[in-house]
Amino acid sequence: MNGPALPRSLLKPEAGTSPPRVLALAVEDLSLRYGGPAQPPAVDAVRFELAAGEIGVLIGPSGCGKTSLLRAIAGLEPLAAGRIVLDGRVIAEAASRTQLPPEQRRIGMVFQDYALFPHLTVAQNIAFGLHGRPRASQKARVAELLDLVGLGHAAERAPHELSGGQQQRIALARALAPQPALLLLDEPFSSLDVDLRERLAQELRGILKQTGTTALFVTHDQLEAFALGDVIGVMHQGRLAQWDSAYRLYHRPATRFVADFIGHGVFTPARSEGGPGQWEVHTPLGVLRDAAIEGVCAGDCEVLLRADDIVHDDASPVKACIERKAFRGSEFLYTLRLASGEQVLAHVPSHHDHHLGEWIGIRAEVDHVVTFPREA
Ligand SMILES: Nc1ncnc2c1ncn2[C@@H]1O[C@H](COP(=O)(O)OP(=O)(O)OP(=O)(O)O)[C@@H](O)[C@H]1O
Repeated sequence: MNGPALPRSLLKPEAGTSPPRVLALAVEDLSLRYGGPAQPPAVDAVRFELAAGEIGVLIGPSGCGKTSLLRAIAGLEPLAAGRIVLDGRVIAEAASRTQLPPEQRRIGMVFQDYALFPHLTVAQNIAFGLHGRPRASQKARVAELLDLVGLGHAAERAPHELSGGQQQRIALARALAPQPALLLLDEPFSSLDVDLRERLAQELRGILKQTGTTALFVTHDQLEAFALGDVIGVMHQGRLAQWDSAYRLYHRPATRFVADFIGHGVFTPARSEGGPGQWEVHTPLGVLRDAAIEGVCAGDCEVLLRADDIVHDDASPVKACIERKAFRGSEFLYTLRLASGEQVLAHVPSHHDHHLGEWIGIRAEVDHVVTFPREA
């Protein structure tokens, strides 16, 4: 299922005093195939939009089509169907065989391997996309970008004299120098260690917001996606399963795949009764209610129970046996088995250090009730 389409030329202003959000990128029913028509498409009827200055992130399991989609937007792969519009200009359209070459799209790219020119200095690398500008203007822009990425002192150094994180900052500065209409980033931090990745993701968001850059970022790391994205697309087998905020992906997943891919949780047999505004979902942990429940699955169904929906409570009449436990610093992730046989997960503060096989009291505290059809 694709995410909701936003209005064509002008996106709705957010509540409050923020200015109107102008549409920058529209990807319309884009499909891409590597083999003949008998082959399944690598990207299948994907549709989403990005407002100017917005950061979109694509996540999904290996082989779901993230890189292929990015390459199609960059102009490195032809479209089998659909259209791409950037700043009001059609840059690719299957029906009319329009395919603007990459260098005419005003799109910057940052890849996993920094792809810096080894024989050029840092400053020359950043100036690479500024050919044709007067020298003084080039120099000023390079200095501005070096400052932006915090590497003003490294202008005359060779790329190999810099650390991985510093090289990736230079690659970012080089891509931003010509002020692209859109910046595409394909797993730019995946070869760096975890601590550095987290820091760079925060830095990157700051830089993109400071420069008002519209960006689309590919990662398989959920935390990186949540830290960076204004809006996140979950891809599955070439399709965009949901295009939404991190909050809604977690609390209102549109499909079972998204529910399973984002966060920890289980699907438990349940039964929905009632009607609009008064649904009651009967579960082995009691009755769940949520006035804002969306797309409820009436009758026999399965309900999503996240690990943070289950609260350890000694006073609760519902007991569960601890089958597994994983220490996560401030909390344990307990895998629990109810007497009725269902398995649930629970995040429990780590000072509640119970033994495997022990029965503990639990209750469900579910703010967002999400149901799916019961699987055979
Ligand atoms: N050049 C190619 N020729 C043929 N098939 C390809 C080519 N590139 C990718 N594919 C196939 O297209 C599908 C999508 O691949 P893609 O690289 O876009 O996925 P991805 O989500 O970026 O994966 P990963 O996270 O592993 O990089 C996969 O089935 C892949 O095998």
